[in-house]
Amino acid sequence: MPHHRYRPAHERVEIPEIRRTWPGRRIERAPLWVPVDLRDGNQALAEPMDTLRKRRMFDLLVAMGFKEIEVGYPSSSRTDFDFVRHLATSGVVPDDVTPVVFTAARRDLIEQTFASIQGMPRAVVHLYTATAPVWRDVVLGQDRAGLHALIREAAEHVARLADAMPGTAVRFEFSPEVFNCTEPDFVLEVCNGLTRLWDASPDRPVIHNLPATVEIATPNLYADQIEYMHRHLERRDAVILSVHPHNDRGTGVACAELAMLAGAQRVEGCLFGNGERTGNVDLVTLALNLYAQGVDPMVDFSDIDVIRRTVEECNRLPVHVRHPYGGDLVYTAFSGTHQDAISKGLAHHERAAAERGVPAGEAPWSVPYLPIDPADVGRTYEAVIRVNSQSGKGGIAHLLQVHHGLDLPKALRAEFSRVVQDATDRSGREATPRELLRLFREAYMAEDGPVTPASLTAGGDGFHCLVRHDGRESRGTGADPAAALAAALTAAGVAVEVLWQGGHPAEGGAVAYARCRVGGTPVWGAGEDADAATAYTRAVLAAVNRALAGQRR
Ligand SMILES: CC(=O)SCCNC(=O)CCNC(=O)[C@H](O)C(C)(C)COP(=O)(O)OP(=O)(O)OC[C@H]1O[C@@H](n2cnc3c(N)ncnc32)[C@H](O)[C@@H]1OP(=O)(O)O
Ligand SMILES: CC(C)C(=O)C(=O)O
Repeated sequence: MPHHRYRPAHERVEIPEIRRTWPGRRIERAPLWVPVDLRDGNQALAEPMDTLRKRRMFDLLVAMGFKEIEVGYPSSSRTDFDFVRHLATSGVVPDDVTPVVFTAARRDLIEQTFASIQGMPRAVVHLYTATAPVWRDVVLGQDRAGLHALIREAAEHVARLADAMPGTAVRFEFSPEVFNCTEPDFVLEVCNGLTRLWDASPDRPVIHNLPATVEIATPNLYADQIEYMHRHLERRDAVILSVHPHNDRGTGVACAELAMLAGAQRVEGCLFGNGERTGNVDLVTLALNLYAQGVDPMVDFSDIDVIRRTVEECNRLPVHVRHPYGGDLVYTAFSGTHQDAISKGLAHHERAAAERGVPAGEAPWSVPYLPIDPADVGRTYEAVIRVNSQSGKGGIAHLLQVHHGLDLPKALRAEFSRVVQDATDRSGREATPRELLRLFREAYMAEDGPVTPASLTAGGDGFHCLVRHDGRESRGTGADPAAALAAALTAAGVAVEVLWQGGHPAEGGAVAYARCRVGGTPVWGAGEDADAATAYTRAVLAAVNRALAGQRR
């Protein structure tokens, strides 16, 4: 491939020289998250949202607790304009939520933008212009001075229209689009110019939003660029430093996180990373990454599946099953050692919570392979462990226990996992808990066989058992049911030694397991019955029948 056609980032943009401090910092609080699903996300859809879908998305964002929401590009389409009017006139915007409206630096578009927010109590007007050399030269046909003048003129017009709308508390945002590919001194010159022009103050700060419109570099370079701006922006306490990473290199989340370390206070992105090309940075991942570090994300993800379904319906795009925190499979393990660790971890978590005397949902979380407790985002533990040919005894035993109340003895787990392995290898598919139970019953609880059926009665001198073997009836007596059965089998000419037996109560009765030596071969059997004693005899009988059937084969 002709890799020589592409240039490294440091040849495409000047990276500011700084003594960086961001690598030593930690993120200790959530930034202001600003979802741009209704604008940047929407403009990337094959079928942009209609009013109904926009309203659903808006309501979701409000319900999740976002306080600043970019609601559209009102001059781009009738739908966008009408939706902003709908917000302005319907009273659906809560008092603590500020809508953001987006506009290019063109007089007519700016005017239409202001027309859309008439009557809103508050709004942010977000002005943008691309500032990087390639865009200046190829797209806009402007040199630095020309472009600066164009931006300034647009910003003055924005300020004038805001002054003429006293009923609306307008704040200003500026985005030097493709900031990450723009000379640092030029961005600084433009941004500082606007800070002065808009007369930013701590009680009416301006937002400078510095996008990685198209990612071209490793996230550390973006962090350097952000730290440089953080240190050099004028009236720093009157400026909100915002970032807007895209995901062209698959490092949008890393860019945003390093940018926060470097001084970013506000992050624009989309739920589940919708947006142009590879998407905007994913706010779900960012916020829950903080959550997983013990930091309040300031957004509610307690029912992530409802959020995901709403986003899928509004965008008409699916969320990948592996998507961090929200994908269908992200709390699921198929592989044996992972399942074993999770199963042990969950049991340990329950015990630790009980020892502390707190509910499991309040106890510190440290379950292997699960970065957060699925229950915190509304997921159940049911789908955490799923079985296929990659699975092992721990996971299989876990599913039988959780779904069917079967607590298999340790030694039987290993043997049964080979049965399951055989079946899943042959089918190439997953085995559901119901299928596992069927496999277990078929393998260890076979009712049919050379010995049929056993009757068991208790008398003054112990237990009495009757078996039929090859058409002959034989009886035995013993101190316990299994001993009585063994005696009956011996009488029938079948030598049985019960090596181990155990069991537990189960729904509607009891389940018993027996390890028997039959004709020299150790073999497992299991039985279930409303009556525990009968369950034990059934387990022995099943073991015997398995052994005899095997010998006959
Ligand atoms: C990185 C981002 O996400 S930026 C946002 C991108 N979003 C969108 O484009 C979605 C909505 N856009 C639209 O509906 C339309 O593009 C409109 C209404 C804004 C403009 O439509 P049109 O007037 O038909 O222009 P068109 O779409 O072809 O855009 C190109 C023009 O915009 C100019 N332009 C691009 N960015 C800007 C800017 N920030 N300020 C002013 N003009 C700009 C280009 O130079 C070009 O002008 P030219 O025709 O004189 O060469
Ligand atoms: C103009 C900004 C905010 C943007 O959408 C981008 O750069 O991607």
